[in-house]
Amino acid sequence: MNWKNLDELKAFDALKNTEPVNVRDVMTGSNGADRVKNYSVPMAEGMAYNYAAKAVDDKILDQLQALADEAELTQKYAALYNGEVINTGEKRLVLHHLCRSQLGKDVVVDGVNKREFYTTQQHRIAEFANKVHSGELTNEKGEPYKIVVQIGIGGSDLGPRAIYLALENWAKVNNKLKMEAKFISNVDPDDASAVLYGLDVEHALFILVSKSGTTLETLTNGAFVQDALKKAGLDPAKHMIAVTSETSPLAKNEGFMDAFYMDDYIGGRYSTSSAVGCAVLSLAFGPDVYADFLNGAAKADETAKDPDIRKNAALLDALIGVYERNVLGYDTTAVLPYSQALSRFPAHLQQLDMESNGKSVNRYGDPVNYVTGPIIFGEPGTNGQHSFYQLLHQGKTIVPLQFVGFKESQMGNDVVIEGSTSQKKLCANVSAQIVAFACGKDDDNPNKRFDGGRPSSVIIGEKLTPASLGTLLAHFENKVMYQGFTWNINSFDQEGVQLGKVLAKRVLAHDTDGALAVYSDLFEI
Ligand SMILES: O=P(O)(O)OC[C@H]1O[C@](O)(CO)[C@@H](O)[C@@H]1O
Repeated sequence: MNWKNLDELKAFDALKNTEPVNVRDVMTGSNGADRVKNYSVPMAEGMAYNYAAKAVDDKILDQLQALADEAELTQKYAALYNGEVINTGEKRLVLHHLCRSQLGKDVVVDGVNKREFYTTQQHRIAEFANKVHSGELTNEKGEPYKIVVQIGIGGSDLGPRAIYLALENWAKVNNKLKMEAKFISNVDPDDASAVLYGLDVEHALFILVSKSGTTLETLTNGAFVQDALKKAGLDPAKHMIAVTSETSPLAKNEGFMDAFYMDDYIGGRYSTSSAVGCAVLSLAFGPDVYADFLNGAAKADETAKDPDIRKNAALLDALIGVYERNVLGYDTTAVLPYSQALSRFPAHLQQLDMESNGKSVNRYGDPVNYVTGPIIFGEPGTNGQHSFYQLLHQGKTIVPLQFVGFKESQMGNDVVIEGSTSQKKLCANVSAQIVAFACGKDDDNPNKRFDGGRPSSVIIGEKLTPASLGTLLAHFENKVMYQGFTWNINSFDQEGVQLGKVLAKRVLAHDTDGALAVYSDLFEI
């Protein structure tokens, strides 16, 4: 396999020297209508990735295909799920795909078949959740647990929280909500206090989630909750379970009713498919719903194997992103789900993308001479329209946009006002925004002029369900992976978050000097 930097690839040179496409020109008129019909890749679960409003044409697509082939991107994906050491920084395998699929060979490490290991944990969690739901497992008084609270941060919070919120209302109307879930992540005492305030702790089950078992915020919040349980006269061990790695200090610890495991081959931001997401989501919705979610993800993993970029949405999305970043020079991407249920999905993608691809050295530790991961931000539409879209439409910075929208609402409750339902209004806004960004509008008054030429893609689905959500999550995971491969960086470590943690510990130990000492004084630490 060739692991070359992007600027060593011939196809990248060719791409840089190709006439760019003016989105406004190609999207205006009948040509635009044809593009919307033709520039679409089917995704799993009846979804589609439409890239008509991106700055690409058939010639650029051919060159992106040449880039994918020369960089051996799908071969690298196969190497990843077949158990090669892809995380070069930490010398680890990268196995989150094995949590949800039958891809590739069996990967055996130190005599452990990893697929079996992850599946066993899923079965253990399913059994545990079923016992909680049936009332076989109860609190000290023999009463059922009614609410589940996840304590974790970063990848041990964002993905599971985003997925829970995305399915909470779907579960309510489909009679699938077994237990309401809440989340504590920030070491700010107001976060834990707000969740605990008025909480029926007697009937609460807390999941302490930390792969390392050493994260300051999570251990602090765990102790905060244990303290609250003791003050309520309850035995913390009857109210807490752990999700961690088998080697962590939280494993085999008497302070917990039970413990479920993931391992070092599952990166935090990729851990929603592991025990990290499995526990809270199976308790909240039941193991069957979680299995549907994993199946949706597995289908996306399967389509991500296709070497043809016109059939592989994750690969194409990744390559268009690289083209925008390294040839067109755009440094940001906005994720704009037109679905209130996806309110925390952009926050999850922020970690997924920026923690994975915010790197300056290649997978061997040598500096790269080109830009890598973009800045990611986003908010659900239409709320974003009334907030930051002004800059997106008329600002001096061009921000590529990634829309997501569904034809049907999740809850099915709607009303016709002035001839249309709210869902139709929502979808009308996505269509309108894509065209407004692409085609713009001339006006004699410069203040009212829209230049257009602002690229976007849209993922369109029928309805946000557990399976389509799984597909969506895996799409972005695979996109980020493919971009990392193209940039020849290691998307699976995160050394950049360490320095701040080390300095914070020094502040707390009063081991400071220089600016750190003065800042500590300002906060009276
Ligand atoms: O699960 P843990 O080990 O507590 O780590 C939490 C998070 O901290 C990070 O290491 C970043 O600080 C993330 O990558 C990870 O998801």
